Amino acid sequence: MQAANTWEQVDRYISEQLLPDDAVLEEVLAANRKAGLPPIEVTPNQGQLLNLWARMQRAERILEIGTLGGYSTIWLARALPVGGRLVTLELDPLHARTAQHNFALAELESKIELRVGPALEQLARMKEENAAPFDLIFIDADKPNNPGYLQWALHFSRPGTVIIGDNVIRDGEIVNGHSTDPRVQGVRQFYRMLAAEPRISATAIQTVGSKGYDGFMLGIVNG
Ligand SMILES: C[S@@+](CC[C@H](N)C(=O)[O-])C[C@H]1O[C@@H](n2cnc3c(N)ncnc32)[C@H](O)[C@@H]1O
Ligand SMILES: [Mg+2]
Repeated sequence: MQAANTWEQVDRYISEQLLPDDAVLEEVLAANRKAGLPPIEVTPNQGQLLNLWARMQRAERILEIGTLGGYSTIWLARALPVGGRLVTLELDPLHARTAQHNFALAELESKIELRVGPALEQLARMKEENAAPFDLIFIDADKPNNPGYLQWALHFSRPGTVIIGDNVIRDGEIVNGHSTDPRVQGVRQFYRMLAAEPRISATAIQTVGSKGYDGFMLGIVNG
């Protein structure tokens, strides 16, 4: 296996080659570090991948579960057309405050609705409010709750909705059925549910990079 610093260098190379310099996103990351948020955002090239997926999907309504400082949110919201909307859910008030500041910085406040509180409660509230289905749903919060988030993602889907799950490889621990890590167990249950769910066609891709060895789940709700 190549050393992790090769992964980092290659990530930097990809970003330098393919991603335009972006003072706003750099400022967002700096604001996250200044506020003391953990450095667990998607990488820049993964952020661009989320943006490309949203554009391929022509998404007009996006749901994100797990905002942190809004770094992935901004990549996704930038893919929205005029009148498009993104709802993002975050438990931690400090993360939420930082994200709201970052949305202003990115001039995206009018497109983003940030809801603060446990995501499962917010999702239940959104059901009561009769929230419309989403075109793309990005699940990236507390992994033990992934099974619940998948059920809600299905509730807020229509045929053709794209569902993406982050961090589904976890340094390869995902193959360890005896893991005592509730995040690993949550993601393993997520796989089992996907396997048993005829309404979704899904796959997962392993990734290496500056944030280590991990991966994405990508699925589509069948028509
Ligand atoms: C991995 S971070 C999100 C990273 C972000 N999507 C990005 O790539 O920039 C996970 C976030 O989920 C939040 N979180 C944890 N448990 C939660 C819950 N029960 N409801 C909502 N958010 C939660 C954490 O506070 C954290 O900010
Ligand atoms: Mg993640």
